[in-house]
Amino acid sequence: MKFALIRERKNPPDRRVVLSPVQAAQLEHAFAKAELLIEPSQVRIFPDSSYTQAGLQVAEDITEADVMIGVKEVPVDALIPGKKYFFFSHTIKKQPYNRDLLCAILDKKIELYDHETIVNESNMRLIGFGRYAGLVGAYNAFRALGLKDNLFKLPKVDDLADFDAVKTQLELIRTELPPVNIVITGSGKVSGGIKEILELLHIHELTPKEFLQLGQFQNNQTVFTQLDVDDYYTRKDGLTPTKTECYNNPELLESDFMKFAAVADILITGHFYGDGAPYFFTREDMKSENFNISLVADVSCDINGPIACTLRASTIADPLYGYDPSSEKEVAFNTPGSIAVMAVDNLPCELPKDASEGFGEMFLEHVFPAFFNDDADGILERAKMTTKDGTLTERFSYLEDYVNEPKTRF
Ligand SMILES: NC(=O)c1ccc[n+]([C@@H]2O[C@H](COP(=O)([O-])OP(=O)(O)OC[C@H]3O[C@@H](n4cnc5c(N)ncnc54)[C@H](O)[C@@H]3O)[C@@H](O)[C@H]2O)c1
Repeated sequence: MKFALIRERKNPPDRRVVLSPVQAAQLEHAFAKAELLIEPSQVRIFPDSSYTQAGLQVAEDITEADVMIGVKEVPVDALIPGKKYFFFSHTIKKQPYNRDLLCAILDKKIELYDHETIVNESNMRLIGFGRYAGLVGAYNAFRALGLKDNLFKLPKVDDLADFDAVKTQLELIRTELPPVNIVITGSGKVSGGIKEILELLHIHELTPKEFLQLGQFQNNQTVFTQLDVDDYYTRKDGLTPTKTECYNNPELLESDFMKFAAVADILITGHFYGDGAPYFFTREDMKSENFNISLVADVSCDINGPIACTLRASTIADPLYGYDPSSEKEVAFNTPGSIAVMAVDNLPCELPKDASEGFGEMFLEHVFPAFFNDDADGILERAKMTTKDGTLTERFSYLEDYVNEPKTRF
């Protein structure tokens, strides 16, 4: 079986890759029948020479490979018909901007395996960059705090070599943190990354109940609490929802977040927001005297949705903006009375080396073995979105109306 690590072609350039040179060499050692080609790249975090030095073949012509492996969407004209492809296609939620891409994949009779669709039997995602989004998002929250209140100046993660350098910077500001109350949301990979940063800063964790009691007295240490779905949602009928209801029955729910917003200074999000679920807080809620949050690092980053001040995604180059609750408009991030917002939607790109290595580990563990054990765990079968006959698989048949909308078809 011949695999190719393809070059990223999207703009802005993405430096991540699915296997580091060391991991690429491991693949060929682990599976005697695996061969790997590396398509050259000027932007990849690991230079072509590092793959050559690891004993791999760097080749401009990769057409002989059966399986093409990348990170971001592949432009339509670079898709080679009849191949298997792995990349993030951003089509499973019927994203309008990638409809033509999925149509082209069907027309070119490509078998698409989206990284997001690689799940175990319980439908839990097995690979992703979430941890790195959490790490960078939480760091960016403290960077914003330092800039907003003139406390300290942290460099951008993008300007640091790797996660070890990030840890060194955090150590420098650890004792300079003011006594702020931090809320984090979610319980998945992103929130795991956020928590790692808070733990590196030795920030004390409280239960949601203990956190709410802070409202009654002056707190003199930096603390955080982690909220899961059943903490920030309640049932309209006053009963406590189960987690399953929170995921599957959004019509039963209403937000219970404002009691936390009254106590928190900083919000760092890592939740998944399900379609039709209540908003955490609205623009009206943000006008309330009880809304105490002055800084939001919205890693979840749903635009004009559950976190009302996230008006747009921001960029690695310019990560911060401000939200003025009275005018409901964007202002400079350090405008007095405004809420500073960090809503970068490609955070893992700021840690390309660590993110690539972490992703590679998961890919080596969960995906490559499936090619050599007849897909014993059903990984490939569940992940496959399109077939070599140009049709959607059963699991993704709900995309039929999306790809058949009248408009361009390749
Ligand atoms: N800003 C960025 O660069 C960036 C990068 C990666 C991920 N993200 C976003 O962060 C969010 C979390 O990602 P993750 O990797 O931690 O996901 P995850 O799958 O690891 O965790 C999601 C959590 O949400 C829960 N959940 C699942 N379905 C839910 C539903 N319908 N309603 C409420 N909760 C539900 C899960 O139990 C889990 O605890 C996602 O919205 C993702 O798009 C942002």
